Amino acid sequence: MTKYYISDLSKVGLPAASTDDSNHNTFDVIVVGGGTAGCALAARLSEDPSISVLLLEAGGSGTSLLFSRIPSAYSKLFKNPKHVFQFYTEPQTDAQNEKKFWPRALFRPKAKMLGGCSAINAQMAQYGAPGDFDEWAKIIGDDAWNWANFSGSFKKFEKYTASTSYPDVDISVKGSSGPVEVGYNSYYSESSKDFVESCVKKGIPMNHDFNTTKGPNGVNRISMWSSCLALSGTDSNSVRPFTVTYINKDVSRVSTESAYLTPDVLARSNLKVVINASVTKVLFHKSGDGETKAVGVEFAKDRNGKVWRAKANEEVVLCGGAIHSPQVSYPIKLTVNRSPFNTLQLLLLSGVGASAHLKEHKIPVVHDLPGVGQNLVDHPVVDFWFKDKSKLAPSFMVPSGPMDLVKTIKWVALYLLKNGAGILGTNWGEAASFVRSDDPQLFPRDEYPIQVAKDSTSGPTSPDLEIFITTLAYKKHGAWTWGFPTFSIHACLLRPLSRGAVTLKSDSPWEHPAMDPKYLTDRDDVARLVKGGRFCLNLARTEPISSRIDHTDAEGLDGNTYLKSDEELEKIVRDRVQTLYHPTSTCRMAPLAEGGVVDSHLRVYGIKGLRVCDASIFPEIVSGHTAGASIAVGEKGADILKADLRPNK
Ligand SMILES: Cc1cc2nc3c(=O)[nH]c(=O)nc-3n(C[C@H](O)[C@H](O)[C@H](O)COP(=O)(O)OP(=O)(O)OC[C@H]3O[C@@H](n4cnc5c(N)ncnc54)[C@H](O)[C@@H]3O)c2cc1C
Repeated sequence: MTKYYISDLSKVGLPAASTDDSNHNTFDVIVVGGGTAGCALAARLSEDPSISVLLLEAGGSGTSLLFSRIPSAYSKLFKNPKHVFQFYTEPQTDAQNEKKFWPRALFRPKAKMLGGCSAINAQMAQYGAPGDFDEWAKIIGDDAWNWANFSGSFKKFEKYTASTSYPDVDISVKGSSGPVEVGYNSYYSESSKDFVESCVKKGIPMNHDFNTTKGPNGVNRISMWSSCLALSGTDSNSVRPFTVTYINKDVSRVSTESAYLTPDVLARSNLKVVINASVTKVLFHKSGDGETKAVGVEFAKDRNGKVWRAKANEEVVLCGGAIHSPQVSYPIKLTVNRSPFNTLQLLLLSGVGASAHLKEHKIPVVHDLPGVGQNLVDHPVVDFWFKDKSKLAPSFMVPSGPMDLVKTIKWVALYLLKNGAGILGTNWGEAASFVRSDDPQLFPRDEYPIQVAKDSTSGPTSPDLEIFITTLAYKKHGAWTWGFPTFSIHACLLRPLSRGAVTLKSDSPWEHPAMDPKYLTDRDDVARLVKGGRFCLNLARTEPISSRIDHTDAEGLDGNTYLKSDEELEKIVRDRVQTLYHPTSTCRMAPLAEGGVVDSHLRVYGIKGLRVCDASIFPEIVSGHTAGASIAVGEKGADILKADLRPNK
């Protein structure tokens, strides 16, 4: 695929300082960031041959990387700065004041490649709850974003192929002709099967498809939308995984690069996809009547590379993700020249954001927009580790000696030669359940005495906790494991109330911004995670998974942690809390008066020709995994732009 991409920046840009006014660097729309949403947006927009599109991506191709394609191997990329941005959060004062990494040291999963995080994520295709999107529509005051309407964008990207193995999935509600294949991974571990059976025993009803409109199903004793992705029966021979993943028939990851940037799309004369092109600035033009318009961007290969510029006739769309989109918006140059690309005198380093913050970094203010970078929210997760009595856990995948490497090579060969066969086909997060922490059946007061003050869900049928299993227990985001079989059960807080921010550390686009998610600053977040943690521990003592676990309290594992008090559990929560890699909402789609950055057409308030289209626009974080909604935002963004730019088509 790499052959279709442009890596010579002079092919689409002019030197930043040049006074050349030729048009080879002029496009109708410039998309900044070829990630999860960006690839979808650029591909859909360029379906209209009258719209010329330039897509600038900081990294290279994700599909060319074997570790991205093999479902289980993505974490092997985390250490490579060429493919993954290396971020740290600010110290988290409510999480034992530890420096929490986002991604953490030696382990940095914020993708820098085409496909973005869809190229390195765990592929779990659960999109959130219908109530989330009804809440979005209410916040922004536009029904186009409610579930009834926005669900069309999910269906549009989806390609689900019906299978007799999954007769309970209602295929009439699934997309069947979109570019993004969703299906089932080839590998499903024994521990995940046991997890699902134990969830059912605990009272979580089965849910054969997380992504439908239906609310609590059947005799469901819990009030939630998505209950448990589960098995078709309790007989383990009939167990089937129900975790839908972004996967194709060859058991290869489906990213938005592989799905949308196909050879026929890349052959379009009105689409240019450029790799290794980091946008360093958005360029603005201020007209005589005081209107500020985005008119182009500057970009470079790296910090020391030559700086180029391209012109946008109509729109610049930021798709850099929830960390980079606000960062790119901050340090922008304002051209006050009336013909910006004739003499292009970039007179003022300027910015869009809170004026006080911009002034702190001596960045003159283009537009005072206090919401930029604010409202950072992420899903915090706490892991519980168990020793698996079986010999099945794939500990060799975090090699501790030559024998492990030999095993890995054997499995890679099997995967490559036998159509994705074997354990490398696991996406790690094979099974999950979604629950409400206020469900009295699942969380009876005598077992779960800790008090939660506020309902943070998006509606009565939406969950606030996810309980999921990974086939291997690990620390350091997968870089370390015990030298014997293990697995983890995790409690993830789906609707945190704590809010943080992305702010600048300097005016340099090459310096990472400060990310402060402020984990656990809201007391309810701690209480919910204590409840979720205790649920994980109780689940671990429920058959059949209980029999799989060595319950001695050895080697820092959690076989006996259920004996701990809530106070002790709270300490564990604060010690272990980590990111589930779902930052959102830093350029929120919300009314200006409520800290919004974009309106319902994704237009940045107060600036013409500048939009944002990625997970940063989520008005609130979804109660689930964030890739699906990011792709759907890309789809919807394209529909909106096409209609706004070519209203008569
Ligand atoms: C390890 C991991 C596991 C995850 N697991 C799941 C999961 O199982 N299921 C799920 O639904 N979600 C999962 N997620 C979350 C999900 O993948 C993300 O929320 C989603 O992909 C974000 O999409 P985005 O378009 O907002 O940003 P991204 O996909 O991050 O795209 C941003 C793109 O912009 C580029 N870029 C940034 N700055 C610039 C610049 N200045 N110039 C040019 N290009 C730039 C980046 O290189 C990147 O390609 C996971 C994420 C990670 C990291």
